[in-house]
Amino acid sequence: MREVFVDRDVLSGDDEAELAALAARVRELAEAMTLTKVEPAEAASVAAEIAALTERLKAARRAHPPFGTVGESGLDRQIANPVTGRLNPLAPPVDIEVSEDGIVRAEFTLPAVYEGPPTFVHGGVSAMIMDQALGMAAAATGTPGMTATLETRYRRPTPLGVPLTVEAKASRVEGRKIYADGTISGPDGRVTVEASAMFIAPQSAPAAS
Ligand SMILES: CCCCCCCCCCCC(=O)SCCNC(=O)CCNC(=O)[C@H](O)C(C)(C)COP(=O)(O)OP(=O)(O)OC[C@H]1O[C@@H](n2cnc3c(N)ncnc32)[C@H](O)[C@@H]1OP(=O)(O)O
Repeated sequence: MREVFVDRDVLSGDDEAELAALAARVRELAEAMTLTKVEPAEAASVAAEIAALTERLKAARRAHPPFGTVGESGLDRQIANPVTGRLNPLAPPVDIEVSEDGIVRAEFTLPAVYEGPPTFVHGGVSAMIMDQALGMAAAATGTPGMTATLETRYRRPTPLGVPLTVEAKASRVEGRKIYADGTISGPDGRVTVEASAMFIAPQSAPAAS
């Protein structure tokens, strides 16, 4: 476990900002690609240009995704995380805040690349966002852990393209086990997804930096 958290480049604020801007453009590219109606020849031409751009990025390659500098919460270092990572084009990203009382909350909107049933969010995407929010709620107790169980209850479809809210809070800590519950709700406040998870703190705690 420990080695997961070491030997990472830690980016300066300026480097992180430039790469976050690049990731935002790639995110826009993915959305445009998913919805494009261009002719096959144009698609092939664009694919060749993108392949060339990919080679430019691969010219300087890290062994692992980098971390950001530690913020006030101490939980926002994984800037390439697939849920919250501004440097990860696959992340929406969801900008999660942790309050002093341990409540984790974010407002976010999911575009068409996350579609499962037509016009609705894929259930696996909802589970991924819940896993992250619940994990951060667990970590806010002071004992971060690995997800051991994650139960999702899909109460109604989660709509794409409208503001959603995720909330989570740890309910109890029993030794190495941390339990947390949370929800995703739509703009009308109605809960679409409920989730409960149990995290297990590793035998040797993750390094702090
Ligand atoms: C720093 C910034 C962070 C910032 C916060 C970041 C939030 C990130 C959120 C995302 C987190 C993830 O997705 S993590 C990725 C997904 N999860 C994983 O890949 C986990 C894979 N599994 C494992 O690595 C392992 O199985 C662990 C660590 C979960 C547990 O292994 P272990 O540590 O050896 O556990 P072990 O001693 O055998 O058991 C301890 C107790 O837990 C129970 N137990 C063990 N596993 C399970 C299980 N899956 N389900 C139920 N119960 C279990 C045992 O029965 C025992 O109960 P008793 O006899 O004591 O009663």
